[in-house]
Amino acid sequence: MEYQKLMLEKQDRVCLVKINHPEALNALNTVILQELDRAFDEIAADPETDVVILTGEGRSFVAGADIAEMSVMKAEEGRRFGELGAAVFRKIELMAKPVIAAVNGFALGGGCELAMACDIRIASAKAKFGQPEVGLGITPGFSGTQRLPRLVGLGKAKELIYTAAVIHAEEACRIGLVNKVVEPEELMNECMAMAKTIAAKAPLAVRYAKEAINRGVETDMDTGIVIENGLFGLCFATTDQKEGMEAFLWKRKPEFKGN
Ligand SMILES: C/C=C/C(=O)SCCNC(=O)CCNC(=O)[C@H](O)C(C)(C)COP(=O)(O)OP(=O)(O)OC[C@H]1O[C@@H](n2cnc3c(N)ncnc32)[C@H](O)[C@@H]1OP(=O)(O)O
Repeated sequence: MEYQKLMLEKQDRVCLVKINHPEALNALNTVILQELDRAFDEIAADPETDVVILTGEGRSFVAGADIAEMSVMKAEEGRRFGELGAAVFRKIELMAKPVIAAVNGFALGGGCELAMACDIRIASAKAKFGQPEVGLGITPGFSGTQRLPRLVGLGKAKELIYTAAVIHAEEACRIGLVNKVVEPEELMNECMAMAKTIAAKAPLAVRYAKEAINRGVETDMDTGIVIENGLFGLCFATTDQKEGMEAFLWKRKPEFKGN
C-alpha cells in the first residue's frame, strides 16, 4: 500500500514502520494517524510479519500531536481528534503481533503516548520523554492519562503530567517507562535483535501471551487466570506446541510454522 508519511520495510518476519515527517519532528496530524491506522491493519493481516518495530525519521520519535492543527480546533473537533488518536493507539496495543517502539529522539505528548501503546520501548540515550500538554492548555489526549499510571504508578504519572516535565531516557528507564537505553548508533540493531529473537519463537504462543497479559491487566486476578487458562489450552491445538516440545525432547532446534 502507498503511504505519504510512513515508510514500511520488511526483513526476516519483522516489519519496520517509520513515521516520516521530520520537518515537524514527526508531529502527528490527522493524515499520519489515518495512515498508522491503515498500516497496522495491513501488518496485522500480513502472513509474512510476526513482529513490528515503530520509529521516527530524523532526530525525533514523535514530538506530539500537531499543535498547528489542534490550535484552531473547537471542542467537538478536539474530542474527535482525541478519539482518532486513542483508537489508533488502542489498535496498536491490541494487535496480536508484538510492537517494539524504537525511541530515537523526542517522545513528547502524543509521542510518549504512542510509545506507551507499544509492547516494549527501547530508547536511544538521546531520547526525551514527557507529557507537556498542560503547558499548552490541554490534558494528554491519546490515552496518556490511562497508560502512564499503569506503567510508572499513580504518583509519578501525576507528577509528570501536572508539571509537564521532560525527562531523559535514563530517568524514563529508572521509572519503568522504557525497557532499555542504548547508544543512539546501536538503537536499530538492538531493536532488530530483540524483534528477531521474538520472531524465532512460536508466533501463536507469543500472540496468546500478549493477549493474556493485555486482557489480564485490565481485569481482576481470578478472571485473568481464567483468560490465561483458555489461551494456554489453545496452544495445545497448535502444531508449534508439538514441534517445540518434540524438539526439546530430541535435543534439536524447533522449526516453528506459525500454526
Ligand atoms: C493529544 C496529544 C497532544 C499533544 O501531543 S500536545 C503536543 C505535545 N508536544 C509538545 O508540546 C512538544 C512541542 N515541540 C517542542 O517543544 C519542540 O519542537 C522540541 C522541544 C521538541 C524541539 O525543539 P527544537 O529542537 O528547538 O525544534 P523546533 O524548531 O521547535 O521544531 C522543529 C519544527 O518542528 C515543529 N514541531 C515540533 N513539535 C511540533 C508539534 N508537536 N506540532 C507541530 N509542529 C511541531 C516546530 O514548529 C518546527 O517547525 P518550523 O521549523 O516550521 O518552525
